[in-house]
Amino acid sequence: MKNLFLTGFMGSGKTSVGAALSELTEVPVLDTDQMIEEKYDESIKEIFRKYGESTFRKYETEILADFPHKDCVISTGGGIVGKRDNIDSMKKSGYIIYLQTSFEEIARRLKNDTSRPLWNNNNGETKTLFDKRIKLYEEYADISIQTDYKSAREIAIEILAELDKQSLRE
Ligand SMILES: Nc1ncnc2c1ncn2[C@@H]1O[C@H](COP(=O)(O)OP(=O)(O)O)[C@@H](O)[C@H]1O
Ligand SMILES: O=C(O)C1=C[C@@H](OP(=O)(O)O)[C@@H](O)[C@H](O)C1
Ligand SMILES: [Mg+2]
Repeated sequence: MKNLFLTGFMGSGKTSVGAALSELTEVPVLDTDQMIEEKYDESIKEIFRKYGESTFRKYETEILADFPHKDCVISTGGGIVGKRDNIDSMKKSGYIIYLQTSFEEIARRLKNDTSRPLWNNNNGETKTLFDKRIKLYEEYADISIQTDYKSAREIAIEILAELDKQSLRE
């Protein structure tokens, strides 16, 4: 099986669905945010605060470049689609799966979240970022799955069914 890269806005469930997919298939799961935190031994929040977003984006691109892992599910960060190099790296070793989630559902899920520097429930800028990003997720996705009102496990099962339907799980 090729790698499966999960994309979507913050709170669309990439980390949760990655874990559910791994549980169902016994394929290893990686998370680019966790890989960065382990490599630099700092939280995403700290990296943003100390070195700024551009340094974090550099780390993300480095993690994906010449991606050494095969046969994995990879949960990415919501901003991964912002650079063409990241898309090219992902397409080279796998398929891109877009977890489509409404802004209202995301706002419910992240109501009390303080771990995401770019998430702010009461800030119109976050909605503007959402509107800009969804065009990119749609453009680059090999598969899109609607996630509102479904559990992570249900979404994972739907992804596997769609991969089978398109004969992408060889
Ligand atoms: N399908 C879902 N239904 C309800 N809540 C969810 C679902 N998927 C994730 N969540 C919750 O939303 C929050 C963000 O999920 P997470 O998997 O970290 O998303 P992402 O990695 O895309 O930012 C977490 O609190 C998680 O428990
Ligand atoms: O959308 C973004 O720009 C970001 C999303 C986060 O990951 P999740 O999408 O897993 O929340 C994390 O990479 C960082 O806070 C930036
Ligand atoms: Mg995540």
